[in-house]
Amino acid sequence: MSLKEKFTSISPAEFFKRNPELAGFSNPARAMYQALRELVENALDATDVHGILPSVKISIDRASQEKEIYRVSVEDNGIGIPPHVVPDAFGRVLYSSKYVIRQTRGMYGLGVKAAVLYSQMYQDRPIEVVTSPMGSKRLYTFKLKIDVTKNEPIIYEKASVNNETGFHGTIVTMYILGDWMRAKSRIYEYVKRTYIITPYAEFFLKDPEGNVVFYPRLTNKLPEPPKEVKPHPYGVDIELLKNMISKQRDDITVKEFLVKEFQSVGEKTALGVLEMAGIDPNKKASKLTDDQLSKLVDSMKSFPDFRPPSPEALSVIGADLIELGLKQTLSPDYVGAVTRKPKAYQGHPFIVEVGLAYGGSIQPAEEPTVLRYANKIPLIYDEKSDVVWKVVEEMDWKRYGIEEEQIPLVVMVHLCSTKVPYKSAGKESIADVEEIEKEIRNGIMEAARSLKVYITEKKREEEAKKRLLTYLKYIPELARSLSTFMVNGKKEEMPKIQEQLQNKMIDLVVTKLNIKDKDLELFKSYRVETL
Ligand SMILES: Nc1ncnc2c1ncn2[C@@H]1O[C@H](COP(=O)(O)OP(=O)(O)OP(=O)(O)O)[C@@H](O)[C@H]1O
Repeated sequence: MSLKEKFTSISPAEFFKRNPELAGFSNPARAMYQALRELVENALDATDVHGILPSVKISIDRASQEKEIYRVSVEDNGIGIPPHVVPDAFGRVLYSSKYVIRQTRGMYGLGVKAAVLYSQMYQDRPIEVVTSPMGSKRLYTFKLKIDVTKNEPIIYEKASVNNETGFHGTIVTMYILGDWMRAKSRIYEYVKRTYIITPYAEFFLKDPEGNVVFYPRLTNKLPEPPKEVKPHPYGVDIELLKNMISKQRDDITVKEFLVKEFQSVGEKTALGVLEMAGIDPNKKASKLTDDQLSKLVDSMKSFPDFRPPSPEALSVIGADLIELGLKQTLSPDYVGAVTRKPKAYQGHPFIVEVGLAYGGSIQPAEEPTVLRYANKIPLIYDEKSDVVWKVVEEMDWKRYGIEEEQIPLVVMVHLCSTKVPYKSAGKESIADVEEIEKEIRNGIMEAARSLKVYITEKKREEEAKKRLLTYLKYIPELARSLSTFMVNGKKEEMPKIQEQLQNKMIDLVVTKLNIKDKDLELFKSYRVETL
C-alpha cells in the first residue's frame, strides 16, 4: 500500500458538479424544483428590485419519452442582461451581480450555474438564454454549457436580431432530468407561496400534464426597492479590510478610507476609532501592517458610538401586502401582520415581518402551519431545522386564546437581511442566530396579541349569542301566555295569535342579534313543546 497521497485541485464548477446536493440538487425531483426556483428567483430579482411589476411565465414540458427529461422555461419582464456578461452569468460558477450590500433573493452567484451543471450531467442539450436589456434595440440569443474543468462558459451559439416588440427581460430554457410526479406538489406549493409574498406579481404556470394556472396580480403597489449601501464597521474582518484597501488609490490615509468606504463613519467617528486602535489617522491605508489591521478590526467592532446598520438596503413587504396575500390565498376569518423595526446582527441589518391567519378555510391541525420566507423567497424543505420552526414550536398559543386541540392557524415569518444566515447553499433553512431568533419571537408575540384580541372578542360574541339563544327558547311559552290575554275569550284564535306573536319576537331577536341561518337551526332545536 502506498503511503503517498496524491494532491490535485479542482475548479468551483467541478466542486459543485461533484456535490450537487450542497446546492439543492440531490435527486431528480428535488433538482427539478430547485432549477425552477433558481430561475424564478432570478426573474423576480430582475424585476421588483428594479421597480418593475413582475410578470413571470413558467412552462414545464416533457422533452423525452425514453428518459424523464423536462424542458423548464422561465420568462420575465425584467431589466434583461447585457450580452457581454450572459456567458459568465450562466457559465461561470461564483459570478454574480449580487455581491453588493443590498437585499436580493440571490447572493451566492451559484444558483443558475448549479442548475446548468446538473442539467448537463444527465442530457446533452445546452441552456438557452434570450435576453434584451431595457432600452435595447436588439434581442440576444445564447446557447451554452459550462466547461467544468476550467469553470468557464462554452458558447455553442450566439446571435442577435432586431427587438421589434420593445420586449425587455429574459427567457431562460434548460433541460433537466426530473421526476414530475414527486416534484409536482412542491413546485405548486413553491409558486403559491411565492405568490403570497409577491401579490404585486403575476405568474403563469404551465405544467407537463397540460394544466395552466394563472395567478393574477392583486395589487400594483410595489414595495420600496432596496438601495445599495456601504459596509457597516461592525461587519468587517481583516480580509475584507485588505481587499477594500487594495482597491483604493495608493496615497489615501486610513482616516479618509474609513470615512469614504463605511456607513455611519464621519471625521469625528473615524478619529475615535483610530485612537482606540492606536493608529495615526494620517498613515497611508496601504501601509498598515497586519498587526495594525487586526487592531483596527477590533476597534471597529467594539467602538460604541456607531449608528446601527442602515435599513435602506432592505425591502420589506409591509403589513398591508402580507395581509392581502394571506387573505387571498387562504380565505381565513382573521388576518393580521406586523413589520418590526430594523435590527442588526454582526453588522448586517435585518427586519422581521410576521403574518398570522386564523380560522375560515384554514385546515385545523395539531401544529400551526408555518410559512417561512427569507428575502421574499419561500423556504419549503428542511422546516424542522429552521430557527423559525424552533420559535413557533416553543410558543404557548393557549396564552393567546387558542385553546383547540386542532388549530386553524398559519404563521408566516419573513426575514429580510443583506445577509440571510442560510444553513446551506440550497437556501432552505435559516440558522439560529441569537438576535434573529429573539426578533422572530418578539414579532410572533406582537402579532399574536392582536389575534388574541380578535379571539377574545369572538368568544365573547359567541357566548352572548348562546345566552340569547337560550332566551329564545322561552319565546313559544311567552307567546302562548301572551296570546291568552289577547284572544278575548275566543279560544279558537289562540294558535294563530300565538304564532304571530312568536314570529314577531323571533324576527326582533334575529334582526337585533344579526343571527345567521345556522344559529336559527340551533334555535329550532331549543323549541319547547307547546303546553
Ligand atoms: N432573469 C434574469 N434577469 C437578469 N439577470 C439575471 C437573470 N438570471 C440571471 N441573471 C444574472 O446572472 C447572475 C447569476 O445568477 P445566479 O443564479 O447564478 O446567482 P445569483 O442569483 O447572483 O445568486 P444565488 O446563487 O444566490 O442565486 C445574477 O447575479 C444576475 O446578474
